[in-house]
Amino acid sequence: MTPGGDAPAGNAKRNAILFVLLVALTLIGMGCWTLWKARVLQMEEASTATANMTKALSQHADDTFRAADSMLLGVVERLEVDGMAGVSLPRLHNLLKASVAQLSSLEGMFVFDQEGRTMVNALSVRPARAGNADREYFVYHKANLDQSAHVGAPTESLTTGRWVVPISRRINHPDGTFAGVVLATVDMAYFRQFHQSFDIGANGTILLALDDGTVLLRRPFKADLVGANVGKGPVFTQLRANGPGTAMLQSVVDQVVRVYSYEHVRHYPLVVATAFAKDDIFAGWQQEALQTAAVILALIAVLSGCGLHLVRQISVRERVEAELRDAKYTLERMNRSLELLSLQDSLTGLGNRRRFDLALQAECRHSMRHQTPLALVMIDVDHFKRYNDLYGHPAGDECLRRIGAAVSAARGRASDVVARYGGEEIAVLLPQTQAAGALAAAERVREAVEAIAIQHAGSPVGHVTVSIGVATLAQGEHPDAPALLLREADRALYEAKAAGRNQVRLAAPAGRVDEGILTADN
Ligand SMILES: Nc1nc2c(ncn2[C@@H]2O[C@H](COP(=O)(O)OP(=O)(O)OP(=O)(O)O)[C@@H](O)[C@H]2O)c(=O)[nH]1
Repeated sequence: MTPGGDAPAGNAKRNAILFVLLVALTLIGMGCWTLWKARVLQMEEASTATANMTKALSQHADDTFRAADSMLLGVVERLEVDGMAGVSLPRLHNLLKASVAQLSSLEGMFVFDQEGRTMVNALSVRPARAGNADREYFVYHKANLDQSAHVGAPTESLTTGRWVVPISRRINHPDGTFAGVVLATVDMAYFRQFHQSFDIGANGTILLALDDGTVLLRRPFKADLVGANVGKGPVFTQLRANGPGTAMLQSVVDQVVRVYSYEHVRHYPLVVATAFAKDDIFAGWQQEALQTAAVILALIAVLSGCGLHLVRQISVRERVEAELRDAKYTLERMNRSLELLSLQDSLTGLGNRRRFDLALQAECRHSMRHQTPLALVMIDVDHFKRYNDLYGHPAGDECLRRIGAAVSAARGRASDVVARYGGEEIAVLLPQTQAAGALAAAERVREAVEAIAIQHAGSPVGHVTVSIGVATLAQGEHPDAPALLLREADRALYEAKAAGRNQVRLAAPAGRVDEGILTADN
């Protein structure tokens, strides 16, 4: 694992995925919202259209029955004023005939006396039966003093065989007793034709019924539905509970769900309901929804493709960056190793001459800039030529290795630099160290070498010893401090050799005239 995180690349990938998801969700959200708005609008339009249609049909039914009723009123008024006996039947017949001819909605008009016998018949055909005393409207008027119009259940006309709805009024004698009934039959074909002119879609419906739910006419027309009662259906339930209105309901007749508008006809006990089927209303919307969904899916597919491409690009970039980081790390490690190798002595493992030179330059600069002490200890193996001659060069190498280890172990501070200066010479650079400290360190080194007691038959003392020269840098500026320090340490080392070896000598601080001497014995 290489240093340096993968976090930025990982974040970029996650952000790209999040971005694609966000845009996709936004597209879906906008699509749903648009479709929902379109659906609500469609529903509102259908509700408005069905409500308007219901109003128009209700007004039409009201006008139609009102026209028939006004004819009835005229006849009643004439019969009640002139009296049933005094009226001219031919004139009345002509009047009724003219009325039926004038109103295309009327099938016929009739006057019945108090026994139910036909007094006047506006139709040219004779009625199939003579008496009408058992008919519902006759029974109703005979029993009720109420002089308002009465609308009855639809019947198949006995005279014409057509579906008609009877509207009738009671005729009174001057004393208020029952004198008979005047009847107009409204032709349902007239309504059927009118209803046919409205566009209600493939599955819409139009209903004209009595207040109690008795069907007068329904589109689509079904003969067996005429006269049936749908009063327990949802339209009448809603109408009874909440009055006129618009609602989505399921038909009791054909189970189709529709948007119904329903209301009472203003002056007569009739109800009009019109409806558009839900499937018809939303057919266009469903088409639009499918198209919108297809477009959104296509957009999401394109977006996902782009997102995938982006994520792949990020992955590639991430991999390349990781490889580059690996390569950089490996390179840096190799450089560090090379640097270490280039500064290390291969025989002893101590710093090499280059390491020493670099450290000497740096420490001299630091010492002069900060006016801090600096000491150099130069160590040279005594009679080493003889050692090589006596034990061989490989043994000499091993001896140098052991001495290097001993010097390194005797080092007082981590900041002290121990390096093989060359041949059998080892140098120790002691930053921040005065002469006394340097002398003590040098003495520790000398004792450490003696302590490992490498046998040396060519030495006067019988084992390997070292001579050490110590020099310190005087305070102040020195144009060539490293050379000066080296020269002084060498001089002190030469003096240690000259004085009999296995001892430490201190040169006067480099750059000063006086110097001190320290031997192994003091
Ligand atoms: N085995 C071995 N010998 C080395 C190495 N470097 C230097 N020498 C030998 O160390 C010896 C140093 O000899 P000299 O300079 O005459 O000094 P010395 O014999 O130690 O005598 P004094 O320094 O006067 O005590 C030489 O024979 C070098 O060949 C090394 O890396 N390995």
